[in-house]
Amino acid sequence: MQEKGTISIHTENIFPIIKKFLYSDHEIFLRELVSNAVDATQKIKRLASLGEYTGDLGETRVEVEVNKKKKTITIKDAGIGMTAEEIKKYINQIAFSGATEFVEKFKDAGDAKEIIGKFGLGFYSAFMVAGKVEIDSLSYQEGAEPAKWICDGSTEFEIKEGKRKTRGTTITLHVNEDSEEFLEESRIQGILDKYAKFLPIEVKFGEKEESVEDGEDKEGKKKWKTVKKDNIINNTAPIWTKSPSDLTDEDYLKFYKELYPFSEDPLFWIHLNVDYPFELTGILYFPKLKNDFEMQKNKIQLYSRQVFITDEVKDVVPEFLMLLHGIIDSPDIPLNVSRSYLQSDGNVKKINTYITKKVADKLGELFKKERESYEKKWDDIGLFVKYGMISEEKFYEKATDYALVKNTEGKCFTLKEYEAQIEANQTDKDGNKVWLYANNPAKQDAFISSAIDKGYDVLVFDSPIDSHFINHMESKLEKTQIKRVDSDNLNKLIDKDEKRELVLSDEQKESLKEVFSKSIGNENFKVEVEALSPSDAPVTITMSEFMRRMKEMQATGGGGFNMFGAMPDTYDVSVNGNHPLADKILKSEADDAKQGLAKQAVDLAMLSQGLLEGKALTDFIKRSTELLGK
Ligand SMILES: Nc1ncnc2c1ncn2[C@@H]1O[C@H](COP(=O)(O)OP(=O)(O)OP(=O)(O)O)[C@@H](O)[C@H]1O
Repeated sequence: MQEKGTISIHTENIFPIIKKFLYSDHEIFLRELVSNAVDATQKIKRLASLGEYTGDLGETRVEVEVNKKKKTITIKDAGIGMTAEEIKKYINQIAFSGATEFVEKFKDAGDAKEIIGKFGLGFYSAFMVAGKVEIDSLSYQEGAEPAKWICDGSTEFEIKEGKRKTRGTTITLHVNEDSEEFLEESRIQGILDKYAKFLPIEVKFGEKEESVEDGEDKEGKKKWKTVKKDNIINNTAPIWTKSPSDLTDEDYLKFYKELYPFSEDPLFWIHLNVDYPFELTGILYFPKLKNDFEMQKNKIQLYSRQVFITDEVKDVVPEFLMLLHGIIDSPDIPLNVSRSYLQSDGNVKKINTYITKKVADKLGELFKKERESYEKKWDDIGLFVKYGMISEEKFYEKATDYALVKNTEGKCFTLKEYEAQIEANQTDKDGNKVWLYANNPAKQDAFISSAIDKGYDVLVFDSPIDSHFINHMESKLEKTQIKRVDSDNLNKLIDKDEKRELVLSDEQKESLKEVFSKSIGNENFKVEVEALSPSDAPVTITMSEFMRRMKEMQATGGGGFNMFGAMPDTYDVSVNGNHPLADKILKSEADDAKQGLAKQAVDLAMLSQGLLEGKALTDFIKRSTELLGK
C-alpha cells in the first residue's frame, strides 16, 4: 500500500498565512496533540470497560519526547489508533476542513483575529511549529495494519504501510527552524505544566531526579540519595472531579496550595457541580484580599474536560467575582471564540447566572450557620458582597439578607437590624432615617464622640468601594440618608426641628461673621453664624456630604464627575453664636484681639478635621504656646 494524494483544500499555501497570524499562540500545538492522545486513550479504556476491546490495555501513558539532534518532538499514545482509511478521513478531511474554512472566511474579513479565534485548530496546529509531520498508527481493531502518514505542510500527503507494532499513535513533528525554542526541554515542560497539569491520563515527559532516604550513616543520621523517576506532568484526578462528600477541608486547602503555591489559605470555597442544562464542575475559592486587587485578578482558570484553556474568564464569571480564585471546568463553554460571541452565547449566560447564584447561596448559608466566623471574615468578604450588590440586581436581592455594616465599636448589623437599631433616635423631622458614618475614625474622632454623646451610632465605611456602595444603598433603601459624621453640624445632619434661639442681635451676628471671614481670609471657607447649644463646639468646619462624595466617586473611578475634580475644596465654617466665645469676641475692644481669638478657634476646628498642616500648623503651635505664657 502506498498512496499519494492531495488534501482537498482549494486555496494553496494556507499554511504560511495561518502561521503568521497565530504567531503568539504557537504553543497550543502541544495542547491539541496531547489532548488528542488523551482522548484516544480514554476511548480505548472505555471500549475495554464495555467489553468491546478484549486485548491487553497495557501501559496507557501518553509520552512526550524531544530529540534535539533530530529536531523532533514526538507525542506517543496507546490509544485506539487509526487505520489508513481513518487517517484519511479524520486527518485529511476533518482536521484540514477547519483550516480550509478558515482561509475562506479570512479572504473576505477585515479582522483576522476575530476569525482565528473561531476555529479549534486541532491536529492541524502541528504545522505551526513543524515543517513536516508524520503519523505512525496501529488501530486497536483486530487484523488492522499499521499505517504511516507524512505531510510536509503543503497540501500534498503520502500514506503508506507503517511499522508500528503496538496499538496507538505516534505523532512526530520535524520542528522548523524558527520554532526551535520548542526543542528546549524547559519550554516543553512549561507548556505541559500550563495545559496538561490535570489531564485525566498520565502524561510522561522524560525523567526527573528526586532525593530519597537511603538508610542511616554511622552516627545514625539519615542518608539521602538521588534517584531518577519518570517525570509525570499531571495529577489525573484533581479534586474538582470528585464528589464533595468524599473531600475534607484539608483536600481543598491542599489543592489551593497546588494551584497557588505562595498564597495564604483562602477564607472558604464553593464546589461547583452541575450537569444540566450545562455541564460544569469546579471549585471557587474566596481569597484573603490584599490591597493590590489587580494582582489578585485573573486567577480563575478555565478548563474543558481537564484541559487548561485560559485564565481569561471574563463573561463566564461575573465581573464582581473576578477576584475569586480556582477552577471552572466545562465542555459547554465555546472555546476559541471571540469575546463578542462569548457574551451572546446562551450557555455562557446561564453559567454566569449559575455562578452568581451559587456564590450568593453559599454566603447566605455561611451567614446563617456560622454568623460569628462570617463576621470575622467580613472585611474580606465585604468587598465582593458590596461590589456584587452594586453591579448585579439578582445578587443584591439575595445579599440584602447578609450584607453587614459595622459601627465604630466593631459591632456588625445586617441592614434590617441596623434600621431597627437607629430608627428611634436617628429619624429626622421629615421621617428620613439618617445613618452616620466615618471613613477614618482616627481622624474624625471628635465628630464621632459628639455623635455618640448624643446617643447616635456611627458606622465605619472605610474601603475604596464604600462611596459607591453608600450611593447605591441610598437609592435602594427607602427614606434613608447616609451622611459622613463630619459633614455638618450634628443637629443639621439629623435635623429634628429642635429650634434654638440665637442670643445675638442681627447686628452682632453680622459683625461676628465678618471677624471670622476676615481672620480666615479664604473665600473657599463659607462662614455662617448659627444658633447651637452653648456646650457645642464654638466653631465647626465641614465639607458638604454632596461635594465630598462627588470628589470621592471621581477619585475611585465613578465616571462622569470630572468637573468636580477641578474645583477647589470648599468648606462650611459654622460659628456657634450661642457659645461664650462669641460673646467674648464681640466684647473685645481691639481688632487684633478679636482676630486672634477667632483665628485660634478656627485653627482648633481645622485641627480636629485634620486640615491643619505645614506653616499653618507651626503658626498655630507658636501662637498657642505664647498664649500659655500670657
Ligand atoms: N492520537 C490520536 N489517536 C487517534 N485518533 C486521533 C489522534 N489524533 C487525532 N485523531 C483523530 O483525528 C480527528 C481530528 O483531530 P483534530 O484534533 O483535528 O480534531 P478534534 O480532536 O476532533 O477536534 P478539536 O478541534 O477539538 O481538536 C480526531 O477527532 C480523531 O478522530
